[in-house]
Amino acid sequence: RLTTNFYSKSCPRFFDIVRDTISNKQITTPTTAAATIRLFFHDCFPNGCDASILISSTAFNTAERDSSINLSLPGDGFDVIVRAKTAIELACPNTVSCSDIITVATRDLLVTVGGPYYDVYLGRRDSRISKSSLLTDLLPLPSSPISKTIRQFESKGFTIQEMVALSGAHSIGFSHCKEFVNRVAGNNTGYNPRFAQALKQACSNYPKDPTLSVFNDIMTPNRFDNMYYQNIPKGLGLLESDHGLYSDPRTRPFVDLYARDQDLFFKDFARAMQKLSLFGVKTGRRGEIRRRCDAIN
Ligand code: HEM
Ligand SMILES: [Ca+2]
Repeated sequence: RLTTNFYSKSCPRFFDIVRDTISNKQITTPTTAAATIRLFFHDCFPNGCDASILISSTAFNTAERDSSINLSLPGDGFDVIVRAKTAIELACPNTVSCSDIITVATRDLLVTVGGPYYDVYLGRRDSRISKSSLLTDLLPLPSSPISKTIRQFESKGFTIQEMVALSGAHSIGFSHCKEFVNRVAGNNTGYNPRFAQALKQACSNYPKDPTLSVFNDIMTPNRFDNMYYQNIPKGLGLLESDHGLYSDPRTRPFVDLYARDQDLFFKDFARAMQKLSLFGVKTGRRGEIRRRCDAIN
């Protein structure tokens, strides 16, 4: 059973240490918040919040972080967790799991970019396995039909409304050209024509420069707000999966709802993030307190 005060005796400075670490990192590297929120999603959604995403590959094992869908996860998300872990191990050795650190760091970084606060439950333990081969088809792709993405969320107990709310994380951060550039051409793509033109322009050199990327939310790229939902009906969503939320009658009403009501979006996003943070959690002997976040003990 997870509790909000899990470390209050064993590591009383836990919350302070995470908060200090993430603020320092976010000030020097403002891409950290989006990087970490995506890292959290990619850790939790396939097989539970157990820090399996942080494990490095070895000669004998290709870990989750080296599967193709995770190669674009920015190093700054990993780095902020390693920094927090290092500071926490000095204060309270062998006590705090890496999965609890990701959970709290994600919540705190969300707040620093203007997003909602929610209580986090603690006491997760870290996985002892991380295998790229077990990830196949468990994370959504921008090119997936929306019905498939809905099925992926429903199979993990998330409603369509929760899926639309969680997609609001694309209010911040960026996407590499290869994730959308082939979709902006042609008719009936959902893109505003001038936006499509600008995207083609911005990505014109991407085969030579694969690092080229574009903000997910062109209006308020660094601020967590409901602009993502206001963009989509105007054809200003970046990924095909963002537009997809508006072309399906099951998801469209929630896009309109959140575009009108930021308070409701914040409330639903906070609740869905808390639910995601509890998904597939391991406790007791099903997990361990890793000494280093990138390796099994
Ligand atoms: C619903 C299906 C989803 C699809 C198809 C999808 C796909 C993607 C893709 C392709 C990128 C660009 C990655 C890159 O080029 O570096 C991205 C970025 C991002 N995604 Fe999603 N995503 C989905 C849902 C989510 C959810 C539920 C969250 C979190 C709750 C999330 C958080 C993020 C964030 C924060 C970024 C920006 C990362 C950065 O700036 O480093 N996404 N997503
Ligand atoms: Ca925004």
